[in-house]
Amino acid sequence: MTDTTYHAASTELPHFDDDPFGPELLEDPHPFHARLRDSGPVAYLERYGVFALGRYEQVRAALSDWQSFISGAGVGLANFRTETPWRPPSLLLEADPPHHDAPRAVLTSVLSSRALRGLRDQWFADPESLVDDLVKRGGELDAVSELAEVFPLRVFPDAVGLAKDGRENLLPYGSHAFNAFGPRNALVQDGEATIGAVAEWIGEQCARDRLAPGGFGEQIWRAADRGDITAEQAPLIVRSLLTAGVDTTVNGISAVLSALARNPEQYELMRRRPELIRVAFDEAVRFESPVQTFFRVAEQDVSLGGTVIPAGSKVLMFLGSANRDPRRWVQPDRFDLQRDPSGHVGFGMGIHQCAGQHIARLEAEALLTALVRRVRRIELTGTPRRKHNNTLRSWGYLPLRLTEA
Ligand code: HEM
Ligand SMILES: O=C(O)c1ccc(-c2ccccn2)cc1
Repeated sequence: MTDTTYHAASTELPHFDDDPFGPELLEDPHPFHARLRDSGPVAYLERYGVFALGRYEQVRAALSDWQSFISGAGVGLANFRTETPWRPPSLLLEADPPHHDAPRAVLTSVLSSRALRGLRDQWFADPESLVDDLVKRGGELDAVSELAEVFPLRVFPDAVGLAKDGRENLLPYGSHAFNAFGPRNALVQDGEATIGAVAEWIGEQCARDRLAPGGFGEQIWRAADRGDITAEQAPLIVRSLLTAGVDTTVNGISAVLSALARNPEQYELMRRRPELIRVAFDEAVRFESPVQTFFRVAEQDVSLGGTVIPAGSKVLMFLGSANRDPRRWVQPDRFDLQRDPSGHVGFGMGIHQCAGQHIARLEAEALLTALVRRVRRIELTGTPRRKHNNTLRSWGYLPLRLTEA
């Protein structure tokens, strides 16, 4: 049973000709997610010739079974077995064990919650002045350009040990990298026009002599000195931080600010019970799923949800759909700080689960702590606008008013 066309033609498998990377679904994926989930555990997307998983159970199963659902052929639509990647593959994201093991162990150690303890005081102090200034200025702001895109870029590049110049390349690079996991549509083509110089700058920053002593980047190079990884691997592992470490947290922070502004009673609850701050971020990652989708390849014929997925097939996992699956979550479309969001797949699951999740949580906790101390109410003052990306769920504009406590 290895003929993909057999399955594509087979009647029992639900087929969709929707485009999950088109403007309609990028604007509002939820109706499609519901149709996908209700069609069954596995479906087929004709437009791209890939299998699709919309339910929590199958997404979690595929993420946990790295032997059957591999990353080494790419986690975007492009299959590295037949297509040349736009950049050298990630040694973590686009690698399987055993090659994945050493780079992962190094990043897990460098980004561990213990390693981040030294950053806590500094990262908690930084947003206080930022929030103070915004509140004193009257509290009206675009929370994307004046908060979500500002705070991560004030603390994370310094923690990596990046030079001061050129940091404006980080967001465009990440946006393009996440677009590039999708089809080569207008979003990707628009990025290709300028990505060359940006990618060159990113590559240059991964050299040892560019990285400040003590930062995450130089710590990765020290792992090469110890022989935990090779000197050839070190710059690519630093590149992982620059690729995945900025746009994701920007959108995670936008997501939690948007959710709190739309649910003022949840913000008040969080102010009364600051221990809910950490729940708030994970509930926002579940609710909004800043990372919406990515792929795996079936290493061999694999049975899932009653369907046999033929070896070599690309499988598209809809994290955003799984995180709102009513089969797993009570009232999934509610942003609810009194639920336990653990088990959400917003950071993935299994051996590739987000290596930077503690960074993301610390950034969000620092910002939300500064807000609850200084701001009594957060409210929407206009119509937010989305920013479309093939993989990331982003706000382009989020008009808010912060009322001084
Ligand atoms: C809200 C913020 C974030 C979200 C939602 C997020 C989401 C994810 C997801 C879903 C994966 C799994 C990909 C897969 O299974 O193929 C992942 C992997 C990864 N993330 Fe994050 N991420 C975030 C922040 C970060 C940060 C801040 C960093 C770095 C400092 C980072 C670095 C990585 C790396 C290196 C991987 C690959 C891990 C591996 O393949 O072993 N991420 N992330
Ligand atoms: O190692 C890298 O360069 C890298 C690591 C992780 C990602 C990623 C992809 C999909 C979802 C979340 N993160 C991208 C790049």
